[in-house]
Amino acid sequence: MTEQVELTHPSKPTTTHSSMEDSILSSPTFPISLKFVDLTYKVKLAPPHKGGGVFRSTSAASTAHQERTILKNVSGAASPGEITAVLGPSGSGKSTLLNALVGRLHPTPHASFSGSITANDGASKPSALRRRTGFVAQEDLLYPHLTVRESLVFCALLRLPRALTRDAKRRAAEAVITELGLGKCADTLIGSVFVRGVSGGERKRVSIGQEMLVGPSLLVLDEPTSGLDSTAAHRLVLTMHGLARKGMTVIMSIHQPSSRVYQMFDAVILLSEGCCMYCGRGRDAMDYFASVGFTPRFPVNPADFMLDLANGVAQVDYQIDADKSNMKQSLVTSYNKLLAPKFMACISDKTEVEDNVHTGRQTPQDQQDPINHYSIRWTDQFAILLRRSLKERRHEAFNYLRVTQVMAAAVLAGLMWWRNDIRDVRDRLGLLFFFSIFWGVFPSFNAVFTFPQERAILGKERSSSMYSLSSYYLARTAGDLPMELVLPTVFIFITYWMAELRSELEAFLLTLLVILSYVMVAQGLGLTVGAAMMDAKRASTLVTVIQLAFLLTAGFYVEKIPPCMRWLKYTSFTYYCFRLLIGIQYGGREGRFVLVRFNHGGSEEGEAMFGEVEGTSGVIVSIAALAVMFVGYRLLAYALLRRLKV
Ligand SMILES: Nc1ncnc2c1ncn2[C@@H]1O[C@H](COP(=O)(O)OP(=O)(O)OP(=O)(O)O)[C@@H](O)[C@H]1O
Repeated sequence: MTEQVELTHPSKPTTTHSSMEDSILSSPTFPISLKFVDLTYKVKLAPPHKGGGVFRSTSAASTAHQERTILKNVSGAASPGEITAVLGPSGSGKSTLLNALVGRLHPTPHASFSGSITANDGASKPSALRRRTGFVAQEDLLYPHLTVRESLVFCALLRLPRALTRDAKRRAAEAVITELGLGKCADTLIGSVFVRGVSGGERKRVSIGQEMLVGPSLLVLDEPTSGLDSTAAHRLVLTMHGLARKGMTVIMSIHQPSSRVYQMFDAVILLSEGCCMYCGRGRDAMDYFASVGFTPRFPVNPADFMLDLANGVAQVDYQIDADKSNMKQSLVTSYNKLLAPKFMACISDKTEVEDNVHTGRQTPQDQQDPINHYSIRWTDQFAILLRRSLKERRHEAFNYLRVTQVMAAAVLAGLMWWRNDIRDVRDRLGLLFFFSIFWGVFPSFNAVFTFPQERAILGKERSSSMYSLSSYYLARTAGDLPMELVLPTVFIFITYWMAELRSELEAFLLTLLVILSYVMVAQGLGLTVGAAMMDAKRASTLVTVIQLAFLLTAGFYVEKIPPCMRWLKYTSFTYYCFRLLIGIQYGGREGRFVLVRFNHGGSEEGEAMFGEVEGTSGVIVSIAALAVMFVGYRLLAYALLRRLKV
């Protein structure tokens, strides 16, 4: 799809924004020179299945050891004011290298990571680097129901320093919209597979804009041009080129740059199966490959030529004076013998020169703005995240399908239990139990998807130190409440009066209160299971099993529960809710009389249950149990989220 955009040339100063926003989009105050030496990343592979391995290893040796080397002694450097491009075929380790550079690669029991990464010759702490690094991942992680403008404004409100006013932050977002040529689609939804939204290129620019907002010193982009046509790709790299020329250090991986895009790369790193084949100035690459015996007979796009070499493909129009049978190995050996030592010597020399320019010492602004702190106060984080959550979920909250589902259930139940007589105890208990089933299952199922769906975005935003987990958690769960509470209120209102349950206002309000509290407890269960599994499918399966156990032990279906299973009912919030609802209907004099008659000759279990309901202590126990579960589930969900590495 052709990108219909008008990009202002990035290096051309915009006249519309104030000096504050201008400074956000102009030269970084803290230039970063990055060096990385001998980065090696190895992963242990799961043993292959009998009858055919799942993983194919790149070498026989690594198969034997069930270990795969993804990066092998990769070294390089990236300087302010330049674009460093990481080239290589698919699977050559580009994304892994970029993840390593932004500190997202950690040693684990299944993976080892070694080598050194230093910023400004070691003068900048990793934490300082993190705050000044913008990382645009290959996959765009954005909220689909927010517009382009909302996505950037919320990001600005959360990420820009508290010293800026809200208006200044909004203007900064507008400046980014202008800079990235997003004006025409500023009020269009981001969209997703299920929601129509902006184009892939526009979405990518929103992701880049979110990073540009904070004026990072180091901007790392993983395949920013994938899925774009060559014109759009060229425009995007041109924008990056402009940012680099303002003093930013830009590193990007790219699959297949056109020759005019290649011209904009100051430095190039070529990877093949995790090994470096070239590292140096972009314009010197062809001369280097000629010097080691690889020359094209006709002028070609240097990037195409290098990708052919990295793939080990010798085209007929290439003149090859080296060992053709093992091109890749020969190129890696040449790099290690010729280029790597020169490059290592060069980066240490360059550092001494550069250090005179960028000392790497912390600036006064740095010291005022400690890196580990969030940009804004907790209360502001909460308020902004709550607003964002409500906006993001507005479509879902009043999704007509959901509303129809609830209304249909309410009317159907109202008709089924139309003008139910208080003396039809079995029927009335059936209706109360139906309330408990419906309002137990519905919210817990909706809540199960919350955290698994947001895990990736949460990870991205938290790793950019945008907000604390507690503010996100409270805002996210509070954002669900309107939908979670409005629908049951309407439901109860319809069904209660159609079924003619106890007509005192107090009884109605108490029923509503019990159901709303119960909904929040059930929502807590869904959140907890979702946070524990972080996988929507597995979490919804587990919630089904738990809900089934809770419903079966709530006392409606089975009265004589075997003693060994009886404990289960005390863990069931459905049991407590059901008891409270019965208490409201049959708690008064008349109700007790009806119940006693109903239970005359009834089972021991049934007597015991209704006996408990009638007493004040039973009510208190039920309320206390629901309160404990409400707090307990939410604390547990929070603790489970904390254990995630974000
Ligand atoms: N944790 C892991 N376990 C097993 N294999 C891995 C792991 N991480 C990466 N790989 C493998 O390492 C190789 C390099 O992956 P990487 O994503 O860095 O490649 P890439 O060059 O970015 O590819 P593309 O251009 O297709 O995105 C791939 O073959 C990938 O499957």
